[in-house]
Amino acid sequence: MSPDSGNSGAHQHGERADACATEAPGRRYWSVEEHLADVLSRVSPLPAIELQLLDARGCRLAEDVTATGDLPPFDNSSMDGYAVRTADTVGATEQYPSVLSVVGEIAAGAAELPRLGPGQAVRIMTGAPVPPGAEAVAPVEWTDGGTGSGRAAQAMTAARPDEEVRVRQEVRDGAHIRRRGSDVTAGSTVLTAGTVLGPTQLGLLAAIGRGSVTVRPRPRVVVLSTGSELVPPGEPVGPGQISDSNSFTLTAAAQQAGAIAYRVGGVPDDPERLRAVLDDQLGRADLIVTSGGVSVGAYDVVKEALQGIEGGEDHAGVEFRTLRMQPGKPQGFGRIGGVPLLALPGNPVSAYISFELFVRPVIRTMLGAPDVHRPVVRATTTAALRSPAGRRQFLRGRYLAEQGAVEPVGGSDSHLVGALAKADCLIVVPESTESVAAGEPVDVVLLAD
Ligand SMILES: Nc1nc2c(c(=O)[nH]1)N[C@H]1C(S)=C(S)[C@@H](COP(=O)(O)OP(=O)(O)OC[C@H]3O[C@@H](n4cnc5c(N)ncnc54)[C@H](O)[C@@H]3O)O[C@H]1N2
Ligand code: MOO
Repeated sequence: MSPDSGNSGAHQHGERADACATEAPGRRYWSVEEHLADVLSRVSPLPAIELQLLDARGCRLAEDVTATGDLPPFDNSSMDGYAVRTADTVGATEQYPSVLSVVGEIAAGAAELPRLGPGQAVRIMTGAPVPPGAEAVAPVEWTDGGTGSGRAAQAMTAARPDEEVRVRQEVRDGAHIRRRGSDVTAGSTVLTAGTVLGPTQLGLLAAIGRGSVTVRPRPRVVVLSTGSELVPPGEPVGPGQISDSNSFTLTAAAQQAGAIAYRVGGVPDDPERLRAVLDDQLGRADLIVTSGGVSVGAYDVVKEALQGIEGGEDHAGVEFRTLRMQPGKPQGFGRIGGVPLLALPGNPVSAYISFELFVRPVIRTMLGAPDVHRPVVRATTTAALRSPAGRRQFLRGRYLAEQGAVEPVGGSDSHLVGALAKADCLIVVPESTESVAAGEPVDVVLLAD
């Protein structure tokens, strides 16, 4: 059977006429690649902006970051104990400890430091600067704890004139001292452009004294669902009504892709209302995603509201297309007020798959991410598959990594949200293939993060 034989795929299904399998003569049909390439050719990474550290979490650095100072910024103690001169502890044992006079105490944060002379020790806290003259720190466990009772203070406290400490073992040069610059040296590049900022990178930036940083911001994505039948989940569902699920799926998916997503509730099938809502939302959007209203019905509101409107200087309006894929056949793409807009079909599985294939790569591109696409692996299907001729089908599945296999979940219909929620991958059946036998290899798009 020819891959372009149109209706023949629907006959193979045998159960019902498949509107998705009919091709109108003279109409342009787009492949998945053509649509994706067109969409991606018209979006770019967002301009870099400066953000406060915590606002930059998860963003990608747009600059190489150089340390202006050393880390640690000064030699400091890694133990609570006594700063000493090594010569004073030579030969010290449990039985014959070195007896040193304690001339002061240094807590973390102390600015004024006593100078250590021969036979002297300074009580020192973890993180406190090592005083001049000291060569090492004897942890308090290596001593008798000293005869003084000075408590930690912000500055050096005067030791009692008769205060002593017994050090019970030799202390080697540099012991328990964290050297200035041993972690990060002044002038070195600590993070390079492109690094994703997680907790430890943000901590490093704070440690070197950076309060803000230049990053690619998260795109702000406005998600709208359309349909007069929609009610918000939790509210009573009247005759013919359904709970709006797409706006939740798509908002969560946008967040998962790295965006700041705003869910705008269901907009009824009224083009004027939709245009007004879009006008309102444009100011806070880097990208607009709608669901529903892109087919050929009498109330296809997105199409009605957006077809033919001016889209700003760079592109005129939104174009509605038919793709050779199932689900996800009808798609809209363009710009309004300079903001890219993807209009996804309303069927919940179609909307989600369209998001994964087209919207997620847009968000990842705006983020400047190198991994724009979901990974694709080969796996053998555990069950036979059927697909309409001339359409690339995306069936839902569970990937069995250890067996290198994939198990179909639910059927091919685009309303099956129960099965969708059990799936973690998409099984791809190419346009030229109408059936795949169990045990044969297929491409699998992995959806799990
Ligand atoms: N005569 C034809 N009819 C249809 C065709 C076609 O080629 N010829 N294509 C079908 C395909 S394929 C798709 S996909 C849908 C796309 O339709 P729309 O984008 O216009 O979507 P709606 O009609 O608004 O809704 C379709 C379906 O999905 C439900 N829906 C919509 N929004 C939500 C939401 N936010 N949450 C949950 N469910 C939603 C809606 O109630 C409908 O059942 O058109 C086919 N028809
Ligand atoms: O192509 Mo539609 O998107 O199957 O449901």
